[in-house]
Amino acid sequence: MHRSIATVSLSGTLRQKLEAIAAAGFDGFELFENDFIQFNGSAATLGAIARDLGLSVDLYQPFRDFEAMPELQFRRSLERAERKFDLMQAMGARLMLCCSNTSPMAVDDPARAAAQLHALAERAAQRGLRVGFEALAWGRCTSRYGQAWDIVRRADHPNLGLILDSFHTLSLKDDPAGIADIPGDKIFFLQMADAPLMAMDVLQWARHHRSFPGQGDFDVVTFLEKTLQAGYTGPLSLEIFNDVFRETPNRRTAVDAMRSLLYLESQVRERLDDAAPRAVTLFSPPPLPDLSGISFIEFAVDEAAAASLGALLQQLGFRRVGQHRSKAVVLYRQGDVHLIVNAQPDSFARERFDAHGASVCALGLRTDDPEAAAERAVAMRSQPHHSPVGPGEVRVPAIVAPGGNLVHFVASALGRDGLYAADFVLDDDGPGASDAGLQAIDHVALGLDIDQLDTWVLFSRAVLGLEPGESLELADPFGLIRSRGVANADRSVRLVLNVSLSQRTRTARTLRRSGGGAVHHIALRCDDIFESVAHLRANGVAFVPISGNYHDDLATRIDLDGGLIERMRAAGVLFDRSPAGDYLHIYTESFENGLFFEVVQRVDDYDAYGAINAPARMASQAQS
Ligand SMILES: O=C(O)c1ccc(O)c(O)c1
Ligand SMILES: [Mg+2]
Repeated sequence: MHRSIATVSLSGTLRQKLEAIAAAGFDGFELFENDFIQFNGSAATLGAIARDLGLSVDLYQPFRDFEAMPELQFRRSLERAERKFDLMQAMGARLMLCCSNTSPMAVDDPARAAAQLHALAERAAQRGLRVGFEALAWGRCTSRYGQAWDIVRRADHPNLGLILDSFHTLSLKDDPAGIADIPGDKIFFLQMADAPLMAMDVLQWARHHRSFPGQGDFDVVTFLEKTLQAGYTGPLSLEIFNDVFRETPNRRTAVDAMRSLLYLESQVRERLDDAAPRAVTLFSPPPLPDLSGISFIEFAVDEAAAASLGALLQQLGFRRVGQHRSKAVVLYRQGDVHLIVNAQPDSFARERFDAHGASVCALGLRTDDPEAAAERAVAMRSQPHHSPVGPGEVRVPAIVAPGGNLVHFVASALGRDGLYAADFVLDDDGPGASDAGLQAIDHVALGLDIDQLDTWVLFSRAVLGLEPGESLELADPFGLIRSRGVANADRSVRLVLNVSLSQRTRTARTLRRSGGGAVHHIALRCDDIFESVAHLRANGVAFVPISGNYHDDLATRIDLDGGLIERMRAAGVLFDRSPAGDYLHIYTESFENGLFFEVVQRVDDYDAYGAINAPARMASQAQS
């Protein structure tokens, strides 16, 4: 499909926006009028810049408050339109977006609206231009695509068509099914936007909280599917008003934008696969990886941090089971948890250490077909990362995740030792006395900058096949944290994406100190948390203390055995219950750079992360 994006979706000056749009591989753009009004150049200059960048000016927008007006205003607006048509011709734009009238002067008279739009289309036709009519969700008389189509049909002018915008339809919970019955050649343009579900005024929602397809909660896949079923063959465009995108570096936003369109196309393609041949070609990447677990977590350290992290890991019950044959890299193991501590100078890990301090620099994800997983990621606009592979070493395809850490895809067929046997001298004599019964990596929690959350949600879905859960807001004593889990279908890979909305929370301070998005804690799963905690305390692990008031309150909220509450109180364990099951958990004090561990026990099918208890942790950390 011809891929396009509205200039309002990106930060920067108009020229910078267009450069970012071109660099991300778009075919064209929608020119948002304000961007042109503020542009220090003529329409012809803009047209030349677009041509030089290989971009078409697909749409000039918006033209406001036109239809269904009293005669005097209508005549004036026709003159206003002529001036815009002059600009469009000078810059090479062929289509103007006219959005439904929001003026109090508009009259609820579809026949008048149709007649006036007919007149506008006739003026446009004289110059070889076209006009598309879009229903704004807050339009005074026309708010739904069905109403807009009725007016376009009545106007019956070849140069007048309909413009669809998924936001307006889906925000009003209007049914997109009827789109499939509109003649495809009367749909002149398609704007796609997603958004999180929010109970707020629709205009505020539309102007501040739209997001790229795949980042929000709307069924954008069905919307595009219906539009293609109508026979639409025009541009697939993004029109995203978003407060965060206005400040995010535009190159990053443009890559997310392209990824969102590719992902959307691929989802619709999967749905339509058996249907009749289509007039448009939809992007078809390798399939999503079938992930089956987090195979390892790698830390970037220097020699000093390697020693202190190593000591902490041993307290946590890990054994040092491998030394790399040629590098300053050590492997730690407990249960099925593998932690790699990388202190190799002149390595990717050392670059990350130099930039961020002791931190997680890579995740290994287990999958049947690592090459296909990496190809999928690259098709979805992730950067591949090629590490040097020594003789006899296993090649592990890797990609760069948002924020710069690596994701490695590890073949499931390698088994427990296969990956390490080639590179490490292994010396595993089985669980020792310090083993704390930690079995698996339950989840990895990331602390992200505000402008990385949507990026991570889309990356998780489009590249890794992890679907987001509920978005929650957690109270730190110094501000709110927004938290959202993403997980694969069998829950063997879970990440938690945390963003601080305040600059003063511990999460925000840790982020600033470490200079960017990073892993902020690692949750390890056990079968008996009381036994594990007793073991860990005996090993010398320090846990975040939890107020006795917490356990007093717990007894009032949840009908629990008194003995269990006392065990939790004594151990410092937190508790959450959902209809599916229970969650018991505890947090360690932090290591360098704010990084800490969580020990968790899931009972039955509990499917979340104990977010209700995060405020107790954050308050306790603030008091220590
Ligand atoms: O918010 C607006 O005014 C506006 C303008 C043009 C559009 O295409 C749109 O969806 C919204
Ligand atoms: Mg729109």
